[in-house]
Amino acid sequence: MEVVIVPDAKAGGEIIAEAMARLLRRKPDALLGVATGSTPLPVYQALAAKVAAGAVDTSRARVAQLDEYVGLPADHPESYRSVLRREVLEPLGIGVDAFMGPDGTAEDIPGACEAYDTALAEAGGVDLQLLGIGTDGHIGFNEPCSSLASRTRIKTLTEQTRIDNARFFDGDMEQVPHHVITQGIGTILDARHVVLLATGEGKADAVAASVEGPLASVCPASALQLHPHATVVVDEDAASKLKLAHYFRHTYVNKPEWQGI
Ligand SMILES: N[C@@H]1[C@@H](O)[C@H](O)[C@@H](COP(=O)(O)O)O[C@@H]1O
Repeated sequence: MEVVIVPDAKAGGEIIAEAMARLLRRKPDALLGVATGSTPLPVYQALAAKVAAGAVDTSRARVAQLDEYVGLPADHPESYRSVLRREVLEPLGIGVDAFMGPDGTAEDIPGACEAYDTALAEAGGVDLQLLGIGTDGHIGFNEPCSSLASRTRIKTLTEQTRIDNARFFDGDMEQVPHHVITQGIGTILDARHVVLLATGEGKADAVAASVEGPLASVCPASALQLHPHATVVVDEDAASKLKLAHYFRHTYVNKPEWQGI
């Protein structure tokens, strides 16, 4: 696992957007796995700026959704499908036909979950999966004690996650659905490159547990320790509880530029 400590969220966004741009130059129809939440926004902004500047072409890029609320109509402004259209597809000029995600409105939720895993595999798998992290260490919506081998499935949110996400629902946690569909941890680990971005002091404990703690389902993001190409990009605040911060800085500063992340 590589840990990159950056001064702020904007710098983190730039490094990850550059990794996506490099991938798209090498593989124009790459499948980008994208996450919702506030944290990844600087990545999408930096990538959109590269597209606008003609530094990368997204005309053949494909986008895959990480998770979704169950029961919100697809056109609800806070369904993750709507959020990703707004924050990723439109700014990057990617059409909805190049976008795939689980159907949170399906009557047969287990069937929709299985269908999504199949669709991801048939699409050739995710090339780069961007992740944020919950304050409890969740990735996607894999809450603590999710199976490290899990596939896409329905999960019940913890009260803390519903409180954290209430800000997108007029501050009213009662409006936050209890159930979600999320790519499983096993599904996420199938991606060829997994990149987790964490910013702010509120993520420092979760980052330290994920990177330096034991591999344990109680901290779902620790599963990244199993991945052969996992990159954790953190700002100074989110890195503040890492014991090996000095080593991580030293490694990154001395890395050849051509290698990227
Ligand atoms: N399902 C999403 C996660 O994918 C995201 O990582 C998390 C953190 O969001 P934020 O980046 O806003 O802190 O929120 C939600 O739970």
